[in-house]
Amino acid sequence: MVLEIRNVSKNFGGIHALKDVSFKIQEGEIYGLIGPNGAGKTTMFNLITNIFEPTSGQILFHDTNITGLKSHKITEQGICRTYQNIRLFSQMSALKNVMVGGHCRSSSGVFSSVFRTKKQKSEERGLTQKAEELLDLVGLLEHKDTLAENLAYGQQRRLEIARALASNPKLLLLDEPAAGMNENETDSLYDLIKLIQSKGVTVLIIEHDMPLVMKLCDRITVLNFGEKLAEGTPYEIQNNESVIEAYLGREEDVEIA
Ligand SMILES: Nc1ncnc2c1ncn2[C@@H]1O[C@H](COP(=O)(O)OP(=O)(O)OP(=O)(O)O)[C@@H](O)[C@H]1O
Repeated sequence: MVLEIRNVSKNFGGIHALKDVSFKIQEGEIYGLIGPNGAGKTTMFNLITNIFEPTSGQILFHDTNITGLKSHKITEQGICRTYQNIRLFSQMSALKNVMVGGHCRSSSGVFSSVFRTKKQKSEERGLTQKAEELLDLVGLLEHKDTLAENLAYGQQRRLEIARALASNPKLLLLDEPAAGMNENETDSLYDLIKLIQSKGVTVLIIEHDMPLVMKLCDRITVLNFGEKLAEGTPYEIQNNESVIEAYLGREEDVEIA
């Protein structure tokens, strides 16, 4: 098991953002986390990466309890994420943005960063090469010197993914990666996530684009008002009465079938 969410709850004052939620993600899966606005999806990501600690429950990564572990330790263990709102360094090139993502895994200490030792220089070369490979993977190598702010929206979202991959995650958390994308961009995002899966990375994705979710995911958990409403394959989810009601009940313009 890559990730196990065990009876996790999170309260913010009087708000029960998550109530006793459990699910397990197997190695190599693309796992979807869906639900209406405010259902608790991003809160779940924030608990997995320990931006907040759960009020109760446990989070296990490869059978080890990581609940409450510092965020950078969680990254070191192999969990990386992207954010709902793009968080790039807008004035840095695409290449530098990816290299920043790789720095948390570099081993040089304080002295080498002051004096730029041989070790650091060779590490820097390694990081550049790795960043170029990742830009190639996400289809942005030709834009490596472009400032992040000058990239098209879909390209910025792909750059975020490359940056998250720079720390060699075993589990990649994607928070609404298709938000704001046009159909072509969404199609190539699908190909990219499949490619990432084929490289052995397990993916947990929050997404509102239902056709994409249903095509992409191996299994899905549906959250509603902080509770787990259903879990299953895309086919099972699309045919689940409570899921259909939860979406239609809020009169959202979401087609799940
Ligand atoms: N830091 C916080 N402080 C107080 N309340 C919060 C905080 N973060 C989330 N919440 C509340 O928790 C609930 C779940 O929010 P969350 O952002 O996890 O939902 P979501 O499913 O990701 O929604 P969306 O699809 O709109 O992004 C909401 O009621 C939200 O207002």
